[in-house]
Amino acid sequence: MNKHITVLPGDGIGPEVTAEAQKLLEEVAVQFGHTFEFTAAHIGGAAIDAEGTPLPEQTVARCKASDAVLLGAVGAPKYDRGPASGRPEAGLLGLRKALDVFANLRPITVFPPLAAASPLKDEVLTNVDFVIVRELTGGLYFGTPRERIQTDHGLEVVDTLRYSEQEIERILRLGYQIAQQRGKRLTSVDKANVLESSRVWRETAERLHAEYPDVELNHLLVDNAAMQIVKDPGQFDVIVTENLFGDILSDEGAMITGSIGMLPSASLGAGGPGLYEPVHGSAPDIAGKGIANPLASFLSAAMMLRHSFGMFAEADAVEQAVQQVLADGLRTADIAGPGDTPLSTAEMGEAVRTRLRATVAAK
Ligand SMILES: NC(=O)c1ccc[n+]([C@@H]2O[C@H](COP(=O)([O-])OP(=O)(O)OC[C@H]3O[C@@H](n4cnc5c(N)ncnc54)[C@H](O)[C@@H]3O)[C@@H](O)[C@H]2O)c1
Ligand SMILES: CC(C)[C@H](C(=O)O)[C@@H](O)C(=O)O
Ligand SMILES: [Mg+2]
Repeated sequence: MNKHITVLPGDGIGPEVTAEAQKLLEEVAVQFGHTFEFTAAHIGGAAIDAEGTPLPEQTVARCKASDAVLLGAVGAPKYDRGPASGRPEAGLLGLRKALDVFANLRPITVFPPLAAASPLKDEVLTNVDFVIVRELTGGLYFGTPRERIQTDHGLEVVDTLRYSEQEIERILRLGYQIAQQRGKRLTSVDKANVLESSRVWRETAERLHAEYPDVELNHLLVDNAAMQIVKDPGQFDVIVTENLFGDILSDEGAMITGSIGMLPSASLGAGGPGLYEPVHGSAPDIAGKGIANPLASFLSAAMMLRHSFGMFAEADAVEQAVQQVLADGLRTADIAGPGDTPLSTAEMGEAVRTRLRATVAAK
């Protein structure tokens, strides 16, 4: 197959991990007889520096014209001042909206060789395999008005949590459908004891349940959900939740896997190109050192192969290669134990490509 992939390296460790992910995809193409064409474009701080805006029109056009988008990360301390709309993060939010990728899938999978890197005890880690389905293009992130108001008694600030019923319904439907394909358990997370938007969320989940009677539905308040994810993560199959709650719970879920450097994501919409990115950020504290863990980016590439291209064997091969390097004891610094010699980002990339070649040759 011939596929066109737009690569948006972004900032900090973004270019470091996406360079390795692109090499891995190139290896997949060679091993499986595909042609992947890559076009790079600017986003985030890199786009501000090069083109004066965090999301150039040309970047959006390229992404829309491609089969899938691979993103690194955006953000750097030097852009922290000034209005939110001029920050690197605004580029990422704008892209998600422009591509209408309203569903962000964040699978929480524990690789057994990494159990020691998790802060949770082995007995709690048994059977942990769930996916967070995060609403990605609504809620507090996008609601208006959003402003600072100078009043007689000082500054007031406004952010707006706004959802249409249609936005709530489409993400809940997807949550049900994903649950139908997995363990048939859907946990809808909200704050219905306080927020009106959450009450409509809960009512909609209840109403739609009649259409998905084979799925067991339960509701959790988000504060309790945060606790349950640490206390007993094995209880979850599919968690569906609104934008901000999903952002926070997924970083919490990432730590169960051992490191935020292990958590991939797929952002999907109604038929346009999918956006694939590791859940982690630009990690300014380690940027430029060549030590970032590229595995979240590799696993995001696997999600691209599966969800956007329907290349199931190829996706499995990438995931198996990642499992193999971990089983062989190879670690980047973030997942290394006391006796391990950490690999660089490039060394980990090479190791995974080597395992990929071996996996394909063995078939
Ligand atoms: N998708 C994105 O582009 C995205 C996601 C989250 C944060 N950000 C942005 O990134 C910047 C930094 O945010 P932050 O520090 O809160 O979160 P972060 O995810 O960048 O880093 C948090 C911690 O995790 C470590 N870490 C992250 N990814 C790693 C990897 N692949 N390998 C090893 N260690 C890794 C970092 O070194 C740091 O100690 C901010 O500007 C933020 O807005 C962007
Ligand atoms: C960088 C930021 C805008 C982004 C978000 O909050 O969605 C990030 O934290 C994420 O999880 O993808
Ligand atoms: Mg986040």
